[in-house]
Amino acid sequence: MKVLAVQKDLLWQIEERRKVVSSIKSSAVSKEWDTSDESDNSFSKMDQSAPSGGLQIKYSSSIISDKSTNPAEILSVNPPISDGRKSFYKEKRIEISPAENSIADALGLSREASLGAAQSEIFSPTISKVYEPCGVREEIDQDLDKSDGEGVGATTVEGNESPLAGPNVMNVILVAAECAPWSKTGGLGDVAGALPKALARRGHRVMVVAPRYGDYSEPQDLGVRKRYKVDGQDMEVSYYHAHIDGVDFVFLDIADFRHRQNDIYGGNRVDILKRMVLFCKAAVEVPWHVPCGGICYGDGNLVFIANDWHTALLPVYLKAYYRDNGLMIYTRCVLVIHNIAYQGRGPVDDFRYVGLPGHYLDLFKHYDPVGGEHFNIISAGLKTADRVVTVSHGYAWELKTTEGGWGLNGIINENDWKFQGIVNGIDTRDWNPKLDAHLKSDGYTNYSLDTLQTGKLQCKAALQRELGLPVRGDVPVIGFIGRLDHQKGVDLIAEAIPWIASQDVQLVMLGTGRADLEEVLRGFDNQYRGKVRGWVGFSVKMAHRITAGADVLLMPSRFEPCGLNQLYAMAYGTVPVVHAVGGLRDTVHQFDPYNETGLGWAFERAEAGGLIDALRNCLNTYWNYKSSWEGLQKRGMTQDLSWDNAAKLYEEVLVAAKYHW
Ligand SMILES: Nc1ncnc2c1ncn2[C@@H]1O[C@H](COP(=O)(O)OP(=O)(O)O[C@H]2O[C@H](CO)[C@@H](O)[C@H](O)[C@H]2O)[C@@H](O)[C@H]1O
Repeated sequence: MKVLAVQKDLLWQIEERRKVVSSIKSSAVSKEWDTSDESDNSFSKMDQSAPSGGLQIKYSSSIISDKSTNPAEILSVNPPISDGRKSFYKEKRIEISPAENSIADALGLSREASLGAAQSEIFSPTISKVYEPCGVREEIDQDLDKSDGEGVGATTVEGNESPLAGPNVMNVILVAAECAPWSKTGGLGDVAGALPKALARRGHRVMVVAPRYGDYSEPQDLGVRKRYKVDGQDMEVSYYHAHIDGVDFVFLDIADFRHRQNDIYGGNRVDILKRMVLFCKAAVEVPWHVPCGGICYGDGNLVFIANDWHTALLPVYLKAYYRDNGLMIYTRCVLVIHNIAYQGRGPVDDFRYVGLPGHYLDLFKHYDPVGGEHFNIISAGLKTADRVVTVSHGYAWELKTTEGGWGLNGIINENDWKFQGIVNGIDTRDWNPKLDAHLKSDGYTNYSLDTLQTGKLQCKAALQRELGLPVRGDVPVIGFIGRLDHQKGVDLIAEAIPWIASQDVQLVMLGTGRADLEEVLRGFDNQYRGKVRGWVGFSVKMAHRITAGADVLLMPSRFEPCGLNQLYAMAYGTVPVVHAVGGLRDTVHQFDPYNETGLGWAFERAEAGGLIDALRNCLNTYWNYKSSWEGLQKRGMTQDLSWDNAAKLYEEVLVAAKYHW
């Protein structure tokens, strides 16, 4: 009953939000920030005043003309103000803090009406807690004329009248250290580029926040500047924005991230930790500071999606800086684990870099037999996130075991109530043999199920030519694409290579990573010339071309949270041979020759023998059972692998997080 009542109330709030926005758009409301106290905005001042009680945060802001009719000016929300807020208000002026916005949003009131509520008991008891603010000082030189209005209310406000998400439409901000096509080292980049679009298609207002590593062509400087303190140093952040495929892509431009395109996770442990601290501090405030299409997201009806340890500080900051102080109380954070092997570990002393009071240390302190007592960011993220998702059911199960949990199985089991697996989808526009931009030149061709046999043969010939392999249609081409590390099982291929090379096959491997494994690839290239091609490098174009031109994709991963390459392969009629683990077990169902079912071959143990057996059966089918082979290809290609299914499941998680108190 209580849940129904809350849901009804929220439906009403959404309707009210629509009304508020449209009434604001049609009438100019005068708002002005009092900037008389700008000199008080330095971080040191705030620090000094904090112990006296109250959230001692004062921000300067641009003065907005009374005559303004620009919705960006009117709705641009601002950071929290102090508990002495009354002195900020002047007659006929309306100042709105994010907390007050939340209250307005939640109560379905106009911003003006919310002020009363904000100052009443809803707000006061919590704001009296003291906390060091995250934001330091803001210098807005915002050229509001730059706002082009694109995306304004495209989904939640007044765009699609009947979004797929129905009454559950939300503001969603996915935060990730990489986002394809702008930045990508692996599958996380693909997910950050594609899941948000699928959520937007369901009617949510969706933003992606990622670092700006290079000079990207589409995103424009919004003119917003903020400063955040990390390890005692003031760091400036500026914000670039592009609205693409219904999603607001916001890139944070920060000196330490620039030109790291090819070295996203590079530098020493402390360097990368400090970069991620800054990124998360800034990201959590993006909904207040960054007007997308003229309107900030605000913090009501908002869910963040954080990804992996790099952004696992986001739910921690949301709690420590805001929710524990009665701010952003309607904002939620879902943490997605793409790979638990990377945790953000360090000595306990690393805690000093995250800028939190001592009583939050326990969130980070973790003990496991390998590291002893240490500082662990993902552990803090797991504890503070409202919901935790991982990228397949198989991996969700594995994470709860001693073998698969990498020391965090205890915490995951304790938080089982908020934990679940959702299998990744694929971007069916980027990874579609019919549309693939990388198959339009150099002899490659686009193809579909109808033209599979001729199209794939042509791509295979083009691939063989491009890689200097004998051009032969009858020889099966086996592909491997991936980061070269222990996870991906390159050592198993190395063990099996004498057998592989003894067969009438060609093997094409593309990857970068561990220097010793790069050497292994180069070694294959030299030793099995004309048969094996080991390409050391990161090439999206080559990855697409191998996926199209190969007959078989090999993924002997020792562990694989989901795996995208096997999904791409199946969409291209390329048959996967995988180690049955994590997401590979979920997505590659074993071929059954008696019933002509299944999608590929999955071997049970991460051993060269298992790999060879699976590959032997696969090649036998390729050579001797053409119609079975075509059946495998067809079943792979006709699956619905799109993000749409996964997005619906994510939406359920977001809704569960939203209603959880
Ligand atoms: N040398 C190279 N050149 C060009 N492209 C290359 C490349 N090496 C890898 N890629 C590309 O990077 C992506 C790799 O994605 P995966 O999901 O297979 O692995 P990853 O381990 O990075 O991701 C983690 O996150 C994802 C997303 O959740 C999970 O699927 C996965 O199991 C988990 O380990 C693919 O798009 C692939 O084509």
